[in-house]
This record gives sequence, C-alpha cells and structure tokens, in this order.
Amino acid sequence: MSSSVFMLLSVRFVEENTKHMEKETGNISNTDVTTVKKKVLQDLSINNGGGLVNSWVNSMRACSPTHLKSLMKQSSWLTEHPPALDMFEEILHVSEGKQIVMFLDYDGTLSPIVDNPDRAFMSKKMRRTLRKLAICFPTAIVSGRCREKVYNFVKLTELYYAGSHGMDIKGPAQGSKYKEGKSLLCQPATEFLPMIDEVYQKLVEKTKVTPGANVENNKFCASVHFRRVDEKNWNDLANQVGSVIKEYPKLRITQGRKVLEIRPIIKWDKGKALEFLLESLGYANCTDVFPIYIGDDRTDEDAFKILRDKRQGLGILVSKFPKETNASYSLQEPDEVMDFLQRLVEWEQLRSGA
Ligand SMILES: O=P(O)(O)OC[C@H]1O[C@H](O[C@H]2O[C@H](CO)[C@@H](O)[C@H](O)[C@H]2O)[C@H](O)[C@@H](O)[C@@H]1O
Repeated sequence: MSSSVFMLLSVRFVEENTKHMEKETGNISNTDVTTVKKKVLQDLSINNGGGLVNSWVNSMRACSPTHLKSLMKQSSWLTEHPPALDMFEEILHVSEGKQIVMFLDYDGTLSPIVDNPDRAFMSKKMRRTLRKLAICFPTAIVSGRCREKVYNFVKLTELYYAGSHGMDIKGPAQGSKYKEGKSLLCQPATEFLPMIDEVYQKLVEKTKVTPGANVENNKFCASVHFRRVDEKNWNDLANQVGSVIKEYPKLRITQGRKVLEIRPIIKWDKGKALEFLLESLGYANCTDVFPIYIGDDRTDEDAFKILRDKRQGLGILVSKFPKETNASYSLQEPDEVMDFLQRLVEWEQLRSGA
C-alpha cells in the first residue's frame, strides 16, 4: 500500500474507530484502554498498511462478547443503563403528553444474531407486535442492510424503512396515517451507486480465497462478514478489504458486529436518518415528541447521541454485556425488545381506549 493512501485510510479508520474502541471498553481500567490504543497506533506507524489491518482486527476482537465479558463489571453498567423493562413506568411518565415515535434497528434488535446473514429471520410474534406497534405510533426500521432486504424480512407495509445505514429512506407504501401527502423517499448517496457496485464486485473477487468470508451488497454500502471466518484468517481478510478500498478515497470503513462496512464519505448516518424522519413527520424542533430508538450496534450510537444531545426521547441499547454507550437504558436481547414493545402497545391501547 502506498504511504499516502495508507495515511488516508489510517486517518479515516482511526478517527472513527479508535475513539469508539476506547468507549467500548469504557469500564475497564484506563491502563487497558491506553495499552490497546497504543498498540493500534504503534501498529499503524510501524507496520504501515499492515498496521491499519491490525487495527481493524484488534478493534473487532476488543468488541467481541468474550472480551467485553471478561473485562467489565455488569452491576455498575446496569446502574448507569438500567433495564428498560424495569424502568417502564418511569419511561411512560417522562413521555406523558408527548407523541412517541419508534425507531428500531433490525439485526440483533428485532432478530437474533445468526451466522448466516440471509437467515436472520424475525419471529412471527415479533411481526405481530410490530404491526400493532405501528398502529399505535409512527414506527421506522433503521438498518445497515439495504432497504429491500430488510423489508423482505419484516414484510410490513405500514412502517417507515431506512436502509443502508439511513441512506435509503422510504415511507409507508399507502402513505401514513400520521403524515398526509406524497410518499416519502430520501436517497442522499445516489451518486455512489456505481462505485459501491464496482467495489462490491471487487470485494467478492478478492475475498473468495478466504474460507467463510461473505460480502453483502447493501446498495449504498457493502458489508464484509468475518463471523464465519476462522479468527486466524481475520488479518488476511482485512488485508484483502484494505487492498480494494485503498483505490477509493471517497469511501470509508466502519465496523459492526464481526463485519466491516464500506460506505460513502458523506455526513449521513442513522442519526441523520432519525432527524430526517422526525422532520418529515412534522416533528422538527417540537417539544411534544418523544422518540425512542432501540439498537444493538455501534452504528446505532449516532442516533443515541442525537437524542442525548437534544435531551429528547431516549435510546435503548440491546446488549448482554456492558458497553460504553450514549443510550440511557438497556435490554438484553430481541425477546426483551419484543416484551418492551408489547407493553408499549398494551399501554397505548388502554390509554386511547382502542
Ligand atoms: O443496522 P443493522 O440492521 O443492525 O445491520 C447491521 C448489519 O447487520 C447484519 O449483520 C449482522 O447480523 C448478521 C445476522 O445476524 C450476522 O451474521 C453478522 O455477523 C452481523 O454483523 C447484516 O448482514 C449487515 O449487512 C448489516 O450491515
């Protein structure tokens, strides 16, 4: 990798991820955080391109449940991010008199994490709950997957869908009972479509030598999955990704759960999608709206942060393990998400006499 290209990729990744890695390991000792961070920076400066790859892989390892579980204290984390089910009455109390708007991530939130991304099905019970939820409140699914794919899993026409990390937003097919007028569509990255397509093809070709590697075309972004790759081959796979992306200065790499996501360098993320949807629903700068965002991944932090900064609504992180987060509350797994949504529905039905 040429040194200037390497520098560019380094800056892009370190800016986005080292900081987050520090946050991810938030409750462990500062020494641990500094050691990991130093190691990443050392790798970057000593090993040139190889260091960048190491930093992706180190960061992915640092976020793995086994690592987090062994390093953090569950009890203090739960004090800072109490279980949303235990705090249900308090949540209702602060939302009183306001319009609740629901934002839900898909993978790991509505469906359990599985090895094969094509088989991340949502349960029938979850679908029934979502259908009722959408009758009670405006409801949006915000996912890293392309919109069509996430729709095929959820299959509910009455929802808003924001695919490709919010770069592809569409409103309900029949319009919405919450918003009259023409149907909603927002695609701020259309000019990148041919580039993402080209990169996707190259990634498929380049990574096919790595057993278990899987590249997903998410329309405005692409995902390279590490989950089914033997950990001893993670460096090789990250190297293959780096060798493709170095030719594309207009793309950036972010990291999710055992996945590297390749996306356009535009200031658009799940947080922007949340703001856009609130504005489209007529709730921009409103004090009587209460957005609830539920998600499990690093990309959901952009939305949690918006809500925290605006002191509006609340974020709920889905995680069995302590993680530094901008969310206020926690839920452990999709089954708990379903219970929470079900309680919201029952409360609203009772309240409105439906
Ligand atoms: O924003 P999300 O809806 O959470 O999408 C993020 C990525 O989710 C999917 O990958 C994750 O779930 C897979 C299925 O459980 C799992 O195999 C993988 O390891 C996870 O990273 C999806 O496949 C990606 O395209 C999304 O970007």
